[in-house]
Amino acid sequence: MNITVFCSAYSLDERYTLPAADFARLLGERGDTLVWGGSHAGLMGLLADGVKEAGGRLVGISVDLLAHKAYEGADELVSAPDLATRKALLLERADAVVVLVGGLGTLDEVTEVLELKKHALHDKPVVLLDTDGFYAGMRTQLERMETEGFLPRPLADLVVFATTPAEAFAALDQAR
Ligand SMILES: CC(C)=CCNc1ncnc2c1ncn2[C@@H]1O[C@H](COP(=O)(O)O)[C@@H](O)[C@H]1O
Repeated sequence: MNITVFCSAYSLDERYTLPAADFARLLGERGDTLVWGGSHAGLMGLLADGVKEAGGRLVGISVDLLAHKAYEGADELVSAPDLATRKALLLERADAVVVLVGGLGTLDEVTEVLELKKHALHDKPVVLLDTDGFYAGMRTQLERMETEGFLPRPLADLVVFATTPAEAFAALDQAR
């Protein structure tokens, strides 16, 4: 299974890196392929290292302006000419999308994937791995959108929240 993962490009506290490393190990052990932003920076690099170490495949979708941050040792590395093309490729190459903790880049990516799903332009499972309650605020916001009529379909059809890596994979397997 090709799993596109969005996550922070920064080095973070252990309460985020340990579950991310756990997620990477499980992904690799399952024999899945990690599709990601192709960077060696921060959590993105840690994730790629963990997947590789556990025997998974790596497909990096980088972007020309960040070529100097590209991960060495991916099985496949593509460089998109711009960020919009990169986002399209990250989704195109996915059987499913998992979102780990991240900043504005991650938020931009997940929002686009959910907006496209809202319009039925794809129907790929999207799982938000809510490590240490990081996405509690986003969940509250999305639930308010659902309750007050801002969404055309149930929130649960758009995104599933998981609290542990094992739960995230269980959600993906159930959605297949
Ligand atoms: C200086 C530095 C840390 C460089 C980061 N270099 C990067 N290389 C590849 N993809 C990236 C990079 N920064 C952001 N992204 C994209 O945006 C997301 C991370 O942004 P953020 O840290 O959440 O906001 C990732 O999922 C990735 O697809």
